[in-house]
Amino acid sequence: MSEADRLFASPQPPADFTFNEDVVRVFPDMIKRSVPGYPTIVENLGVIAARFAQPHSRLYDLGCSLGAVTQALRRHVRAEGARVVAIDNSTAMVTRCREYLSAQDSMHEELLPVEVVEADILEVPLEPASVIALNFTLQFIAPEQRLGLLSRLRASLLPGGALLLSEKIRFPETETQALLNGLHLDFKRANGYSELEIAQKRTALENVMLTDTLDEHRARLQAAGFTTVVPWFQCLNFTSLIALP
Ligand SMILES: C[S@@+](CC[C@H](N)C(=O)[O-])C[C@H]1O[C@@H](n2cnc3c(N)ncnc32)[C@H](O)[C@@H]1O
Ligand SMILES: O=C(O)C(=O)C[C@]1(C(=O)O)C=C[C@@H](O)C=C1
Repeated sequence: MSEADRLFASPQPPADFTFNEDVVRVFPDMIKRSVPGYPTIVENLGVIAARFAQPHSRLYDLGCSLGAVTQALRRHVRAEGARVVAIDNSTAMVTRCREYLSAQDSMHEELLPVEVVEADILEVPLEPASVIALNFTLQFIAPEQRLGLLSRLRASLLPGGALLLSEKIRFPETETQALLNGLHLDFKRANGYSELEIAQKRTALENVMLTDTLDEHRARLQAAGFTTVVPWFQCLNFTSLIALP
């Protein structure tokens, strides 16, 4: 079972956030208390994917962490011969993800088969896929690599497939940005995080999690060859998009 997130509760020297074993131990609690709407997004990615999943195709969960999206795909998608490929480059995440998924395997029958791969999504070769999920992963990719990655994802999507992209976003208008950022901090406070925890996590994320505006996402997705971008969810400064080839 996952522990409560107290990672940033005591004063510590500044260091960049990484998805290491300490984070893995508390990750389900951390992400639920940090990302407004996370449980709704994850469950509905399964529901949305069911509409795009094609028989005998792959469904990718890129930056899968502990496999929350993979589990939702397996709860909702019933496409004959389809399989899920979950990829992450954190050894600690991949190890725990495999444990969670084998527990799910032992409780349910007839789930889509899943393969968990430890790899860098910027380098791993991608096979044709009907669904590709990037749930809060693109924001951790260096900005100059994002268009190249999305172009590769577009090239590997089958006709009729979909990219499901969730991200923290920022807003071009100063007042809107201040309001929604403030409300996000209120969300964290309401979930029991102290001012010290909030401040230290923010410093840790500063260099590694760089957010874009919705317009920047749209423009980049178009440049990567997606024709249609449909925002289906927003809670405060967190959004989820369906991008179609
Ligand atoms: C915020 S978490 C994703 C949460 C997860 N998708 C979920 O819904 O619970 C970001 C994940 O992306 C992974 N990641 C970041 N850069 C990556 C890369 N270049 N290749 C593979 N995984 C990457 C991290 O290790 C981390 O597990
Ligand atoms: O924006 C923040 O303050 C966050 O904590 C966000 C966020 C994310 O969106 O991935 C950052 C790191 C953790 O993985 C959990 C949540």
